[in-house]
Amino acid sequence: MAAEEGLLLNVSSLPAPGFARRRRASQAPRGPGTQQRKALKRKFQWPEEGTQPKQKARLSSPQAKKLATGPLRPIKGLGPPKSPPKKSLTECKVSNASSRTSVKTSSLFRNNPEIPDVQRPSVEQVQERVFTSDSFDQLGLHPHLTSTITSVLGMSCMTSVQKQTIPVLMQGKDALVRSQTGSGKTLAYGIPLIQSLQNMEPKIKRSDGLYAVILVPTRELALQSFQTIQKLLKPFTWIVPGVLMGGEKKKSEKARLRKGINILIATPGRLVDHIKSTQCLHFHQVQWLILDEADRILDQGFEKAVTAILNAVNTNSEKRQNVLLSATLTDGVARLADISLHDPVCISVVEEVGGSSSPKARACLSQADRALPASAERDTFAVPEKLQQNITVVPSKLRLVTLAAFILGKCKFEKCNKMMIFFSSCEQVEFHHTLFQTVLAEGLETGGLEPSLLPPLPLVFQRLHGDMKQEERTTIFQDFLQSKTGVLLCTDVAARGLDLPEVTWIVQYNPPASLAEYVHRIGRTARIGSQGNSLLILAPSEAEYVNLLASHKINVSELKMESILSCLVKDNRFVGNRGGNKKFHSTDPQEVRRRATVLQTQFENFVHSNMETVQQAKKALQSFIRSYATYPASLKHIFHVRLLHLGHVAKSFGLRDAPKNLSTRAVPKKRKNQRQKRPDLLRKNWGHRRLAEVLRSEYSSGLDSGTSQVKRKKGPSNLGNPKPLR
Ligand SMILES: Nc1ncnc2c1ncn2[C@@H]1O[C@H](COP(=O)(O)OP(=O)(O)OP(=O)(O)O)[C@@H](O)[C@H]1O
Repeated sequence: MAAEEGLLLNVSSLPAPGFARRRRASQAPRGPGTQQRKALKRKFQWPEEGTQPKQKARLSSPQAKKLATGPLRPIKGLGPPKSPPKKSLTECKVSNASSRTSVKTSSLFRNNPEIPDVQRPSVEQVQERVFTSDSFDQLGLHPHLTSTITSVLGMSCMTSVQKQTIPVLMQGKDALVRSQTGSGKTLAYGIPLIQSLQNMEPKIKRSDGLYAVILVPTRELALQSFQTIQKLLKPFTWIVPGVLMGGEKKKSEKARLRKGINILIATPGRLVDHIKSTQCLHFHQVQWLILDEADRILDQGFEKAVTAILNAVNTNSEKRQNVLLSATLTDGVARLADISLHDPVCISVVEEVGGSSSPKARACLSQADRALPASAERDTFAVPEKLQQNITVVPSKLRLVTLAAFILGKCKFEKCNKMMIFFSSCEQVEFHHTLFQTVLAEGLETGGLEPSLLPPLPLVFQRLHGDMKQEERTTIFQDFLQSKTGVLLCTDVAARGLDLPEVTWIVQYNPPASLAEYVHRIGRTARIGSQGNSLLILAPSEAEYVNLLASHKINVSELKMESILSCLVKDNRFVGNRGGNKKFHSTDPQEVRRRATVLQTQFENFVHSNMETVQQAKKALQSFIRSYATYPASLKHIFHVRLLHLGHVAKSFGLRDAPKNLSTRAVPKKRKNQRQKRPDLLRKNWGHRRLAEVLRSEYSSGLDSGTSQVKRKKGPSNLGNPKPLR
């Protein structure tokens, strides 16, 4: 309950910014995060602070000059300390040459909490071998299927998970499959599925209806899996695949179902919609039920939909193979395995490493918990060997400029980087997209670099989240899929299963709510044995997260904020009034600070240039705080809304002060009643935790969970507890 109380805290009861400086150590409050609060008391010291004379910085680009003319009055709110702080030596007066208006920006580098020394316990990371030396020839597949795999898909050797899973599924068994991200799980179920369906006598007809149902948690993943199945089916034209993923008119989906689909890839909510309203949809032929990203399907609030689907399928189909797959098998999957798998084989590729246990898939002892790897094994996650994971610790005020500098450093001043940045809400994605697109992407300058060192394409920002129209989502997804560079700002809607080639960097601007999500997010890079990098941005009060990662055998290196910021010295747009021709060393800390301040000023000027952008920033800030309030209780000692310095956080949204009336509630009042009904599969341990997941990922608005819209029909219903299998 203590955690809940924290969520209901009204902003007015929060100490004003600067409280940490004024309070004596002996008065430190008890409760969550006392250590972190202590950390807030210590000032962040930049090397040589105070040695630089006061300077005026003039915005150089016409864009920036235009932005500097925005309203100058700060939004009054909680932010400012009672007595104005002493002028910092790093304060900048940014002048607009035409209007002679000057905007004073508060110091970015003063009054920050100290960045703690991050202790990174070295742990031996769990690793899985990606490839085997075995070819697909030896599986005894239809020759056309083998040649499709080699010639259409261009693959020769099986991956470990394919080598273990395909024979098991070809024997007709159920399976629970865990292997690291990007290890080829789609083909691990896709190949045996097609092998079995093409072999059926009499030959499958389109009009027979469904033979296989594949459930996935997001629309983009549905599309991607559909495309893979389509490729495998090239020689077997009589088998028809189809996808139902929402966002499309139900009428046209119904028409496609009426014409006949043999392999259906669907998101659970949309499928339930059709179970309830599409007469021609029946399951009596269904021989395969595959749940990809099985743990996510539950987490995401689809449990009721999955129950309904299981009931519909169980009632009608007599004999069926069932497969659950994920890179992370969490506790929730135990119950799902219990009700959906029959005498399954457990496949966990991680067992191959070290040779301590048998590389073969093992028979699961029976159902539920016993169908899963042992608890200790579940608590550790395998991440791709060539994935270099980093963290950086950045005070709240400096987050925005640090993220911007990181993007510029990698995507403007280095060649061929493709980056995904994860945020915890749609509003934040929208806000940062507008901001970066305006301030960072426009008016690209060479930064004094040789043309050969410049990226081949201009810096392009795209966005993907659940509040977007499906058409736009699909276009962006396809664009980003095909592009060689670019920056995709997204929510967790893009965290699972998506196979986006050549992504070189994953940035987590907001830390995820669970380690499973951390693993899936970073798993969008370093796929199928390739190289990749990730960066997790933490506040000083969140540095303990590194220990949490270590306790789950996840190893990270630290990148220093100073070194990330130093690339700003290469960018002449942030030179201020010093003139663009002078060469600076990236190691000059004063110059780096000055440039960071100019960049922050440009952000603030853009945000304050009109009411619409101010509102967008406020909305984004509010959604950030709301999602922050929904971290699970087990992480509240690291992520507690009371540890946030709202004035500083507001600055990271380009706001000059924290707005009034910010709510630190996890749920807006209106929505509170909507979460009364408890899901069927996970009655225990659900409530607040699930809500937290849903809020943080903003799936609720974008994905067709369908569960909240499903109205029970009177009379016999399929939505009750699942019936026993077979
Ligand atoms: N045997 C193989 N040889 C070469 N490439 C392969 C092989 N099998 C799969 N791939 C490729 O590896 C990539 C990752 O595959 P896939 O998306 O199925 O991984 P996954 O394990 O499902 O990942 P995630 O856990 O993130 O969903 C795809 O581009 C796929 O085409």
